[in-house]
Amino acid sequence: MTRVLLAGFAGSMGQQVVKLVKEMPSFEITAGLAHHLKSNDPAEYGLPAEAKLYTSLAEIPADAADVWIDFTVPASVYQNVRYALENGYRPIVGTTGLTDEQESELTELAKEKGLGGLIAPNFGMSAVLLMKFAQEAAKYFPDVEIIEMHHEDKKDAPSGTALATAKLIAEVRKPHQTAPEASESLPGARGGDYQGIKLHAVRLPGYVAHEQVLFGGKGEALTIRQDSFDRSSFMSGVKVALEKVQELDSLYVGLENIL
Ligand SMILES: NC(=O)C1=CN([C@@H]2O[C@H](COP(=O)(O)OP(=O)(O)OC[C@H]3O[C@@H](n4cnc5c(N)ncnc54)[C@H](O)[C@@H]3O)[C@@H](O)[C@H]2O)C=CC1
Ligand SMILES: O=C(O)C1=N[C@H](C(=O)O)C[C@H](O)C1
Repeated sequence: MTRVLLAGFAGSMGQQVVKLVKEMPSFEITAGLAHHLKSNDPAEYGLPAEAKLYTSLAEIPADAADVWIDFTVPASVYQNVRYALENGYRPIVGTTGLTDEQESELTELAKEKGLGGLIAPNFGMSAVLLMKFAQEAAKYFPDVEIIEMHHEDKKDAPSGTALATAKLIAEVRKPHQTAPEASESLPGARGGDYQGIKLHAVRLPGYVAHEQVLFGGKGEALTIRQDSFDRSSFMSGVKVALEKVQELDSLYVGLENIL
């Protein structure tokens, strides 16, 4: 039996993970970490009655679980994953907001501790494929902008997926600026900028998680779009990560690298 500690168990993604793990006979949630608790009864959150609930890292005893799943908030993810690795947990991280430097530090720490794990900006197959196709297209269409659309409760912008898409595109593109002369009469109108790639973040009720990558060429355009209409779309990726995490030899970044 693989024991799972779920950080962020009461959140939208945490609750999806609770349902997923219940359907996986070789896995059990033995511990949960939350910012604060509305109830001390694990059953209120769909967790097994024996699961232990914690509200701070300092309360968690050694060996509370084997795997640490994190769907919390950008402000806490680095500290959480550092703690997980220092205490022997294999991390599966969906929380966005880790900087490149933080990811490198965590990768180094995982190496030191001999632990494998995964950090994935998006566990959905449509997003993984969108990123792959966008990287391929960017070899032929250097002019590209990204529009991501999310629910109104999303805390960070741009989304982790949009930033990961921009990084993948930047890897294959020569340094390039689209419309460098364009000025803004309203600051921010052209969006954020990652190495010359403009990123636009839409936040609206009714949306879940969506991304469009727009490529423009002479007299033509290519648009690649993915939609997560429901958060269950992320669970196929979390399931693969759970099934593979014990055999991973290092901390991988990107679901595509363990498929
Ligand atoms: N990688 C992926 O495929 C996906 C990633 N995400 C990311 O996952 C994160 C969580 O998303 P949601 O579940 O929608 O957010 P949410 O706001 O519904 O849930 C976050 C939960 O974390 C808890 N929390 C806050 N600080 C905490 C701390 N220090 N320790 C433990 N728990 C803490 C909150 O109380 C809340 O229950 C976000 O960063 C989001 O961008 C979301 C969807 C898919
Ligand atoms: O906050 C969300 O909802 C999502 N966050 C991730 C991101 O920032 O890319 C993944 C997905 O877009 C949903």
